[in-house]
Amino acid sequence: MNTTDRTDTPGANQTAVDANDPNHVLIFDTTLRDGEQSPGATMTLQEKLDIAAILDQMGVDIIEAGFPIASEGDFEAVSEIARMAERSVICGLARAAKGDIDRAWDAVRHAKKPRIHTFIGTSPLHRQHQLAMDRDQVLRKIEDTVSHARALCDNVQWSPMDATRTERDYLIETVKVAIAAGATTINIPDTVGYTAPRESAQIIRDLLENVPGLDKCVIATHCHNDLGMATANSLAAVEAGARQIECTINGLGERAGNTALEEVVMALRVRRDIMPYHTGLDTTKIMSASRMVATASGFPVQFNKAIVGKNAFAHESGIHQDGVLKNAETFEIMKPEDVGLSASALVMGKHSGRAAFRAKLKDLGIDLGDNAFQEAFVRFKALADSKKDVYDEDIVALIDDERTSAANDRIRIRSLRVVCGTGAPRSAELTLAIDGVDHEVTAEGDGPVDAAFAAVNKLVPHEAVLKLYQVNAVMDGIDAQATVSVKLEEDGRIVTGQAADTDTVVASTRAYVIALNRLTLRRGKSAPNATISLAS
Ligand SMILES: CC(=O)SCCNC(=O)CCNC(=O)[C@H](O)C(C)(C)COP(=O)(O)OP(=O)(O)OC[C@H]1O[C@@H](n2cnc3c(N)ncnc32)[C@H](O)[C@@H]1OP(=O)(O)O
Ligand SMILES: CC(C)C(=O)C(=O)O
Ligand SMILES: [Mg+2]
Repeated sequence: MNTTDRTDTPGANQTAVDANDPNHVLIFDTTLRDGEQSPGATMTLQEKLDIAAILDQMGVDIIEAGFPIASEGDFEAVSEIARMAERSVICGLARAAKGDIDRAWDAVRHAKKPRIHTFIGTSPLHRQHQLAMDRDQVLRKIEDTVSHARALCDNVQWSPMDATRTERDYLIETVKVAIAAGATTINIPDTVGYTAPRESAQIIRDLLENVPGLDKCVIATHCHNDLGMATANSLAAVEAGARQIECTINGLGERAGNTALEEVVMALRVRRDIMPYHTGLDTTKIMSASRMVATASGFPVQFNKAIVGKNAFAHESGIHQDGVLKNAETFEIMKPEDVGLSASALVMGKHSGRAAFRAKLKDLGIDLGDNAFQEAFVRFKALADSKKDVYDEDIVALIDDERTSAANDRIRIRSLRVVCGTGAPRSAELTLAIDGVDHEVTAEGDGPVDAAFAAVNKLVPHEAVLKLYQVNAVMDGIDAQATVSVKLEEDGRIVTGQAADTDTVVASTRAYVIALNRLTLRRGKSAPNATISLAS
């Protein structure tokens, strides 16, 4: 094929790998182009501008801002981002069509550092079924369109779509043509997430061995995650000589997504010992970018997602919490601060131990003596067994409740069962220990709380008036703890009781009994030997 050799004129403003720093890996973010291609992930212009701004500040080398021929909106977004970007190269995608390329150039030309990215399918499936072209026709198209792009812009990226399913000898031929036509970056896409790490590396090695001049271009790797290997495949390509990783925040992208930026960047940072490559990214902006993309795209990040998932730096098991409190490195391979989180989270739950519970109380400013601590821990475990998440507010309620129940209460609840629902009667079976002796009773009421209070009143008759009965959920959700407050008045004297439990009726009855104990205490002060009957 007759092509003009342009390998001697690399793009003047190309973000190229520094010859003095051969281990520098460029980060090409395509959240706004390939990421937005996820069904349902369409973003507004303002959201795109915000995301581009944080990528630019983070030090992303190249931002693929959109596909300008796709729509007026895409064209506008790419143009605006091009005008706004301070540091990053701004790239627009174009098919192997002069109209697409002209449109992409019109959008990116405003950038300090513009790039045109043009692509065409090269695999047999794509040639035959998508393009209806033979091998030679595709080669001619590559030559024609890459040279057209290069005449407009001195920074041109070319991609053989579905490269990993393209015959290797033909892939080599296409790359030779693209370089001769002026491409400055050669991207090798694993369009359908089909390759595996060893093959991903071998493709790059085969190209480097067989394409003269490729070593003067940047070689990029663009992986999809259909088999969950996008990160591994990208890193394998880097080990074989690729120096640009194409990725998206949160791995957003078509089907199972693209390589996740946060994964490759942190993998290179954490395992520098075995992968001596680096990026220029400010990783402390990763969490902000992740949250921004999740909100804009409407794709929440899965809890256990590497690096940016809610649980990525959270520990619930007692043994892990104990280790992390002694030295975070026991169970953490990177610092939460490195990705922009303030600290790792000790998630309190049924797997937590005393070390974490003590640390949590300290955090909450709660100081308990040894016995009170042991008792609180037992109650915390019981609560955690009945509740999925134990929040700080639950623990505060639990401690307050403990503090308000005096150790020498004369009335204690031994057991309570209520029957409620549609149809009457609502009844309660209650056993109270009064001065150490168990008493059992059954009572009915308008509802389960009324029945439980009536049962208490049968065993502990009194004339105090219930002035307040209030229920609050400590946190949202059907497993939220209820905090119940009751206020009783007798002869102008007010006593209160407060209790928390995941069962509202239990919390109510305990709060009521606490208030009655306080009433007993008051009366005891004036008549120390008074019997438990509170009836005046
Ligand atoms: C792997 C990737 O991520 S590739 C990027 C995929 N992203 C997108 O497609 C999002 C934006 N796309 C769009 O808005 C539209 O598809 C447009 C504007 C690009 C094209 O729209 P239409 O002209 O209506 O074409 P349509 O989408 O129906 O079909 C795609 C056409 O592009 C052709 N085509 C596909 N890839 C290429 C390519 N790299 N170079 C040249 N032509 C191509 C197809 O053969 C087909 O042509 P045909 O209509 O002659 O058969
Ligand atoms: C446009 C190309 C690079 C692409 O996104 C792919 O092949 O996955
Ligand atoms: Mg892609």
